[in-house]
Amino acid sequence: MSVTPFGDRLGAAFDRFGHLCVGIDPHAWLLDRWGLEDNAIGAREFGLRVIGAAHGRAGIVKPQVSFFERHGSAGFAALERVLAEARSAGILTIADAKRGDIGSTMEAYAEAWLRPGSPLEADAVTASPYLGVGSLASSLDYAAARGKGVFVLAATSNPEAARVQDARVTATGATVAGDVIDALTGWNAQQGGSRFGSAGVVIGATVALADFGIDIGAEQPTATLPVLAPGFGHQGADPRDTRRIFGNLTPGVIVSESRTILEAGPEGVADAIARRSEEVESHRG
Ligand SMILES: O=C(O)c1cc(=O)[nH]c(=O)n1[C@@H]1O[C@H](COP(=O)(O)O)[C@@H](O)[C@H]1O
Repeated sequence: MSVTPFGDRLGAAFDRFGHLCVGIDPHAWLLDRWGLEDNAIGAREFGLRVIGAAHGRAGIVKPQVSFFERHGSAGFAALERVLAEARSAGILTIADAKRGDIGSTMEAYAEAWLRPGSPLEADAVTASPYLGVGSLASSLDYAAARGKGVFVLAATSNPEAARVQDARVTATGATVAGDVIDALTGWNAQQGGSRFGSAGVVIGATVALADFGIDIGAEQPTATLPVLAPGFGHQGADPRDTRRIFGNLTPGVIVSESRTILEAGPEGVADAIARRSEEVESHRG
């Protein structure tokens, strides 16, 4: 049976709803602000209401797994419900699980998050390359065969990251971040065909890409690299600067925001999503 590549589904979501991704991060203080208990039921209700608000306004959501995991097995059941709700609303889900391990274990993680019919099935998952980008090959292949995506951490938004991510790879002289970007660009090129690749990278919007030796003016390959870009809002970046920050990577950028949208509360969240999406689209250039 042929599957629609994740890159094609991402492109369709961009065309229909724009590039905003709504983070689903049920922090304890946000649950309190939403009048919900800090437990698995609270996290589930929170997630379901965010999906309801995103429906028709945004095409992508990113549940942060940790905020469900902290409630144990009931928290995972809550996340399963939220993922299923997003799927039936036709909203793409990126499970922000940041998994990273040896290849054989990575395949099991891919099965958990990307297997059609898995209780935790999402459309894409975040992965960490610090056991070597090559250790993710099995999950990239697993994802591609099922029309799913993987976003690999390249240059993350947190200030502590640079010490690791701007280090130079002995074999090539590229920075670690640049090496990850090159690896994923190459992997997409090998798959061929689509407007957007099915494998992407995570680049924080707070990052000065030139410091990582990344040329944002470089011509992009045919299959544009999807870039999951957190760091907007609370972490300081402004969606109006997307083109300046990402340059030629901009067509593949997913503008991800959690707290600045979620703090609008249950009554204000739908408007906050609509406003942010409009702002993102009018400034992408
Ligand atoms: O992979 C991520 O989404 C991620 C990568 C990164 O470099 N920085 C980063 O903040 N994130 C996630 O993006 C979200 C940011 O949340 P806000 O700062 O509230 O918008 C959190 O869920 C983080 O775990």
